[in-house]
Amino acid sequence: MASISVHAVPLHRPCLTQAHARPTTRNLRKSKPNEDFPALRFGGGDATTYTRLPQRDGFVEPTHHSPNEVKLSDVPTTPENGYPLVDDSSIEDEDQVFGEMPLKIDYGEFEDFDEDPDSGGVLGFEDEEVEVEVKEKGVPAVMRCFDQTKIYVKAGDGGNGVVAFRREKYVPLGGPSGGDGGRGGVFIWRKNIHFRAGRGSHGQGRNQHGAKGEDVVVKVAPGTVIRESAVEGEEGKVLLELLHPGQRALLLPGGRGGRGNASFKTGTNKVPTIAENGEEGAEMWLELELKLVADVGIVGAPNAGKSTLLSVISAAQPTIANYPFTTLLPNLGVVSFDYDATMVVADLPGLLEGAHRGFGLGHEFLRHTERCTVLIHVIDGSGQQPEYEYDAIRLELELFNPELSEKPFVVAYNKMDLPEAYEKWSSFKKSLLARGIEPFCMSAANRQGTNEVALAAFKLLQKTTEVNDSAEGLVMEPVNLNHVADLVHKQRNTPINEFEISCDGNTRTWNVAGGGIQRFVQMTNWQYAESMRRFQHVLEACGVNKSLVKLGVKEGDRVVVGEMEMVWEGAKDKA
Ligand SMILES: Nc1nc2c(ncn2[C@@H]2O[C@H](COP(=O)(O)OP(=O)(O)OP(=O)(O)O)[C@@H](O)[C@H]2O)c(=O)[nH]1
Ligand SMILES: [Mg+2]
Repeated sequence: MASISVHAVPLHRPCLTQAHARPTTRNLRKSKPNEDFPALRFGGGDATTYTRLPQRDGFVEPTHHSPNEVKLSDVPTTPENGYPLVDDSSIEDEDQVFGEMPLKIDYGEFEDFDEDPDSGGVLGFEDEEVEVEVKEKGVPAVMRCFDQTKIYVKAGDGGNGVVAFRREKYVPLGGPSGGDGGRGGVFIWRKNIHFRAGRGSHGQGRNQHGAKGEDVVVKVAPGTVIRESAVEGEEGKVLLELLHPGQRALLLPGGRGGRGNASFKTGTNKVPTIAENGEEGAEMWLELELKLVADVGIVGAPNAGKSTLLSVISAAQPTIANYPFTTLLPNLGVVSFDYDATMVVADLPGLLEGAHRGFGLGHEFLRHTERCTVLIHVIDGSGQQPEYEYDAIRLELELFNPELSEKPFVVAYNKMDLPEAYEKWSSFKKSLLARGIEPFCMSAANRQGTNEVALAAFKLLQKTTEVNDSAEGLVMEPVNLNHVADLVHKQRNTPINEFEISCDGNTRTWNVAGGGIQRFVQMTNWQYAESMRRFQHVLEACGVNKSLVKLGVKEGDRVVVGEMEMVWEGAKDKA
């Protein structure tokens, strides 16, 4: 028998698009060293960048050094605004200093798959044909990756047992020697979305058991959620979540090999002419969804400066532009602090009111925030009503999933370099302090105040992780990742005398349903005369006949057990 299992493999980055790794060693805090605020390092950062919509007419890219701008360095530190002064003038142009590193894209264990029109995409990369097709639909090239897919998995069928007898020169009446079926070779449809474990080989004479099949392992990225396929628009039940690299779960156990006639030898039947079919492997459609596994998620209204913040605190280079929904898919960046401390930060697309109902990019990215441990709320201080913007975002998160609003968060009031933002800062701060939240202010574009925001998020992350770790330590319960296989196994091993009978009065058809009895029918090899006798005996012994009689079966009625259809005979009726 061959089984299907899923295995989370470490990936370069969790989403399947280009990865930028651009190690630099800028120090953003040259002008104000502080023991409590270790400088950010930009080492070994992984980042994904996606695409941008075409620039809309009427939008003008602002220059950050217009005469109206107030530089943070011009703003005195007052007890009221509490804003730390950072002179950024000494920051060197990173491109000048470090130049471009060649792109190193590590696609890990992923293989090429075709897209299935019904599947909504597959986890992997498309081939040429699909690429052309999607381009025609006007989807930007960089969006052609999937983080949701539907796959079909089937465990291998067991091999059939055989009927054979020992015939050797000096052993004229040798006993039965039919071997049991076993597991067979692997077969994976690489260019498709079907994963099938190979069937076991059939048994052979001389008590040779069939070869067992190799297991099929479907490799997925950490952060993959595996669901039963949706039925009638309803989201399927979550079966598994593979969060950590190296986790492995057995999904579908392979079918048992059928027994050969040597296994049927008894004291009263020394020459059995019966053997079983191999058990069919279980099969199902699954939906895989890759959720981000970022430590920190940057959320906020469109155009608030989320991507700008990520580009400043990490080596990621997301597209930044002065129009809403520049970011369509999450960007990832690694923020490295001294003392070997790093965190993965995700810049998420802008949230709009109604996002929880799917408005804007809605569900598409709200689900990504579910995995982040800490959130950074970026507020556009130059907006009309920053407080309202803050409340609206919090409400959206809560409406989508109350757990999101319970995550620890940092509020970062952005665009302090603009007078309209600077003017509203103190009232914003006051209002949040009144609710017990201490907001930060920053000018992401000028790289001022961003270190403090990143560090606050990091400290919250550390605190939360410690609490979670100690809570997990108390429970100490190992997670059983094989529960799907266990369930399949349990269903298949239902006792043979546990069944349900239903009757279709119009066609006079009786259906006998039960895991054990159906499995028995499937494994019965009807080419042997003894099989029918054995089956009749089982129907009698496990109470099917008795129950049918009790329920009023009549001569000529049809009785269906699995794939076996029989006609009830009068003689049995009287019995
Ligand atoms: N003046 C000023 N402009 C900023 C600041 N931060 C970001 N911006 C500008 O605001 C605009 C939007 O910035 P993004 O970083 O793309 O904003 P976003 O939140 O990622 O936007 P979406 O991806 O569309 O949700 C860009 O033109 C940035 O240059 C800031 O601190 N000061
Ligand atoms: Mg953005």
